[in-house]
Amino acid sequence: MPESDPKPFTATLSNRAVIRRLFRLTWRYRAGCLKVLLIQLVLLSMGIVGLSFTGVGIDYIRHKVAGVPLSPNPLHLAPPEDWPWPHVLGLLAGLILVLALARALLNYSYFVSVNRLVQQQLVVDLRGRVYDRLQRLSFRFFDANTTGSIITRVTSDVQAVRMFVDQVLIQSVIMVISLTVYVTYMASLSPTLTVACLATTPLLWGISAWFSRKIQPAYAHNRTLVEKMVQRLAESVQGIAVTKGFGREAEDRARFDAANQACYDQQRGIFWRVSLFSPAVGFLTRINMMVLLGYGGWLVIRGELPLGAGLVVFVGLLEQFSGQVNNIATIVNSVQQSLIGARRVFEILDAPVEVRNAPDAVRRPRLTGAVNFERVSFVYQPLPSASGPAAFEDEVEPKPVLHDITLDVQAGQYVAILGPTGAGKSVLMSLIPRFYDPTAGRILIDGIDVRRLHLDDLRRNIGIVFQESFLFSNTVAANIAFGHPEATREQIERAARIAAAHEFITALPQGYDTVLGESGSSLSGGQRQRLAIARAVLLEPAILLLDDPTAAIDSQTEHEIFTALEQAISGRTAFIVAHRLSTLRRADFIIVMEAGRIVQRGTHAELMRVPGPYRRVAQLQLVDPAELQQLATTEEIA
Ligand SMILES: Nc1ncnc2c1ncn2[C@@H]1O[C@H](COP(=O)(O)OP(=O)(O)OP(=O)(O)O)[C@@H](O)[C@H]1O
Repeated sequence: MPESDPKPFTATLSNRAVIRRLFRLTWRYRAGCLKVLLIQLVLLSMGIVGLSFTGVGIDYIRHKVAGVPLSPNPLHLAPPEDWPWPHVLGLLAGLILVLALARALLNYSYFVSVNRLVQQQLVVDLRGRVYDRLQRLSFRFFDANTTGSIITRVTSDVQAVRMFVDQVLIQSVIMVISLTVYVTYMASLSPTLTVACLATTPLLWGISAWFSRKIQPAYAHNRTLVEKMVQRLAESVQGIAVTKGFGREAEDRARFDAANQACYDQQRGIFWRVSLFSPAVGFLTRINMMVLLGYGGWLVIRGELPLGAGLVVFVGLLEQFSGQVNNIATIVNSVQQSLIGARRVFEILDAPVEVRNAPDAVRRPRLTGAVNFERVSFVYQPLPSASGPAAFEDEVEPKPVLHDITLDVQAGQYVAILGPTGAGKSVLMSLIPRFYDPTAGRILIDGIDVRRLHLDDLRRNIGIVFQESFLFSNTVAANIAFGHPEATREQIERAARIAAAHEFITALPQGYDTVLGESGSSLSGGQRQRLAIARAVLLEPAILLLDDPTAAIDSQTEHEIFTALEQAISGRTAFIVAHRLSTLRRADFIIVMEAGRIVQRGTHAELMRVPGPYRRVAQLQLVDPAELQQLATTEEIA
């Protein structure tokens, strides 16, 4: 059986689990990581060699000026005694310059390599995976998560994962290698001085670990606030017409400002904490310098440490060491941000694909379109949203929206569905293409449970026109061919003619190649619906689902659309949610729904003969005096 049980969205991952996943993810890019680490290693060695040259130079000058004997250094660099001093100093200066140039080039190569690794490979791959997952997630996921939350996950949270790779992992490895090399080199110069200088380091580690734990909740809260702000923005862009129409720009602006301000205030709190932490770490590392000058100077004066290759090199190494330790503050900050972001990305990657193919899915490229509902019930079982219970938070027990529906529709029949708002008409239709799976009972097409049919075959055999159709910012032709991208221009035109769209399309500036504005904004509601009908018809589907396709358009356009629909429907099984008598009358049979149940079924003539909701609705629309008279007589008899 396919997986259709409602499952929790996904268990919240522990920090340890997120880190494990991040390591696994980084492992995929190990070649790139290794390359940048090697570059850093070479840079590190060059830095140490350059520093040693400086130290040797200073000792050489001291040797020439004050006759202090040259002492050995860990790299065994010793200028030949018989060389004239300008040659020695010139050579040392030249070598330092060459090393500096080589380091500049390598640094450039490091930045290019890191950028290629994270921005061009990791971010693009990961975004692709998240997007791919989103495409396969069920409607329940989208019911439970706001647009803002989804957008921030695909954009900034993916960047947070990148941050883990380049600003945490690579930086940490570089830090550990550098610190080891610096400490080893310092210890080879003077073990006691090394111990004295680094005495404060464990304290620094402790403070960093404590800070890291303290700051994490603030970053988590920050993601939620940013998500809310993006959601506000998305809503206000989508609802701009309503906002302007009702003159509510000021209130809308105020709502956005409040969300924006909340982000700002919270970010400022984080900023202050981080800004205090970094200098505090910096100050503690300066204590090392105090010790170095006091104790190290004393060692030089006592002749136990050379000035250049000893103390000066030590100063340089300690500077580098402190720089790396200071880096801890940045790494700690990045760790927290990246863990929060990564958790949110993994939540999407882990979200169960509830509506999926059964392992033994039946392939039926062409269905005939007989549809049977067998005791179907449906309850919206909300998923907890990934960022907390955004929707349905007040709802204790979800109510069933369809109760025990049994319905047999033969291939080619035209079924009209009538019912008040919220009766469950859309839900009933959405179960056929498996936008949701029934909570109880089953739906069969051509005698096969839809959960056993291959999803590609099922959905290719179903054409859908919603109350308001979504068009993409693409050409008219591409919008019509959305479900069948290989369609020829002839096929597209034929579908457009059936949908009565050909005429207005050819009147557009570039005809079928006219690029539509966002969501088809450059077209009227009626034109958009006709393109949607053409899109559905192009699939040559066995089943057509028309969910009140004229709900959002005027009666003249509605008339044109129904003429188009008549052609589209012929020869197919069609379910249409309709309120107009002219449409209902043409149906092979009509079902009337109320509160998730079918309360009446029959042809127009049959339903007109009995008192009930159908006849009440019909009466309101009847204009034919003869029919009204006939109805009155039936009422009297009843
Ligand atoms: N995503 C959802 N989550 C939870 N409940 C929902 C969701 N969508 C619809 N419902 C509920 O399911 C019930 C049936 O909704 P449905 O959209 O099928 O009604 P309808 O008959 O098509 O109404 P209309 O004519 O207004 O489109 C309603 O009570 C509605 O509140």
